[in-house]
Amino acid sequence: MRQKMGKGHVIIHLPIYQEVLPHRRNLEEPYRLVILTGPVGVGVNELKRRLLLSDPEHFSVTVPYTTREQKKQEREGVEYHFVSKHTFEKDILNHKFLEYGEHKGNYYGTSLDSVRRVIAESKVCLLDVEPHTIAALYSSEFKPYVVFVKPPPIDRLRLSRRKAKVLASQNEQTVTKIFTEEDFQDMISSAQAMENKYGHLFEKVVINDDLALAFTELRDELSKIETETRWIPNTWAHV
Ligand SMILES: Nc1ncnc2c1ncn2[C@@H]1O[C@H](COP(=O)(O)OP(=O)(O)OP(=O)(O)O)[C@@H](O)[C@H]1O
Repeated sequence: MRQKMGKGHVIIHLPIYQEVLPHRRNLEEPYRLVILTGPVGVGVNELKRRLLLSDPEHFSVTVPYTTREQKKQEREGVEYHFVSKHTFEKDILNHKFLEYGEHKGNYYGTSLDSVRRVIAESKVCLLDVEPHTIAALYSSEFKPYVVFVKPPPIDRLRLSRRKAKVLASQNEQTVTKIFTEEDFQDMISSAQAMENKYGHLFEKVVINDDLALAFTELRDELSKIETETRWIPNTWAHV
């Protein structure tokens, strides 16, 4: 599950109306950054995990930084970059993090550089951030393609998540979240608030009702944006 993160960047306000230009990616151009966002528990991680599994050579994710102790089986730069508290706090002050947070006395954070590293490997970087972080990435360097993962209406939400719980209980290895009625209501009201405030930045809305269908829709759309002409803000045309 995602944890609540602090904000690593200064506040940038984006205009609601912008002039746009058609854009098609040249073969030598880096892939657009794919931002996945949505209310807590809607399924952002699940969709990201499925995309990664579907084509690990093509999709990748950033390696987070942490101050927690490295476990025996973990390798530096694979699961995490392990840094001291002093270094982490210095990096916060230097605005190195897009998002950071504290969990059980340790810091965790995603740096802007780690996004750049994935893109430099000629892979599609899948980044899961809160909507207020989009502004820090809204530039010609990243040309973010922002996907909002939205919950379906509450009756469908109850049904789809209940079905997942039953399926998971037949497979001991799957860890499935047990949602309460309050979780569903929070998810829907939070999605509404996000759409009201940031809807103008969402280029694609995927309703996560049936997981397999939501995944296929997202995968097909991500494949299309690599070759098709899309509208981008005209400010992104100039580097
Ligand atoms: N369409 C769906 N149908 C049934 N279960 C789903 C669906 N989408 C996600 N889930 C399940 O819901 C739970 C929460 O999903 P996930 O962890 O991906 O959410 P998230 O948006 O990343 O939330 P968090 O921010 O809390 O991590 C998981 O157990 C996942 O398998």
